[in-house]
Amino acid sequence: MTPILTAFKHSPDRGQGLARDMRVRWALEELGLAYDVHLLTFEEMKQPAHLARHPFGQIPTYEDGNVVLFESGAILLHLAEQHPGLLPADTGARMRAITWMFAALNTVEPPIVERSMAWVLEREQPWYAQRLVMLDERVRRRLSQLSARLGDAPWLDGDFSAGDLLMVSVLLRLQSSGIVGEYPDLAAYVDRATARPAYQRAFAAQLAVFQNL
Ligand SMILES: N[C@@H](CCC(=O)N[C@@H](CSCc1ccc([N+](=O)[O-])cc1)C(=O)NCC(=O)O)C(=O)O
Repeated sequence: MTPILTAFKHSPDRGQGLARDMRVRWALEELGLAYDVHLLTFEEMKQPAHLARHPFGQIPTYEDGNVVLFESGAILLHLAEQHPGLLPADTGARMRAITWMFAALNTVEPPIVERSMAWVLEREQPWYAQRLVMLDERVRRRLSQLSARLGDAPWLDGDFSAGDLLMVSVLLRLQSSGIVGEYPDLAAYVDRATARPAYQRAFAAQLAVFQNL
């Protein structure tokens, strides 16, 4: 039975890779796994059928036989545990890669999402410009710390892992801000990851959804 990934039928970015099904598509492509996509409208995401998959009525979800998962990080961990290629076999290295998955989602992503949502929801407010200064400072603090750790290494800890996949997915949310470009080693890191054939295939597959509709 082919696994099923849920994704947006209509996405604000029209398939530019920001919706979080992208990171699951990328992982599936890195692992060479086939998958089907079930596209949902915003309305369908809030219906009982989908709420049974995802208590918060969001995408992505991942169904494979009797496994029905939500949370992109959990889906990636499941895939990486089930198939070799995104987590090292060595116990210590494996836990360090999983640590970077958590760091991407719990430490680096929050200020980036807060900055992104402020633009969507607050940019008309009189105090937005002042708030943006603080939001940018929080993002730059995390990126400078990440940059200091990465240095000129190709990946965060040894070979490319699910930790890098999630970290780059998080950094891509900053694409339109230009902030990643202020850290040349992070910009090179993102370019290195998005040059991977698996990323290119995943991006093309998500974009195709919005070219055919
Ligand atoms: N923590 C969850 C978060 C899932 C999530 O945020 N899903 C979003 C889509 S990805 C977030 C997203 C959507 C669109 C863009 N974009 O730029 O177009 C960027 C990011 C969603 O379903 N939103 C609808 C809702 O909450 O009702 C995970 O990692 O899976």
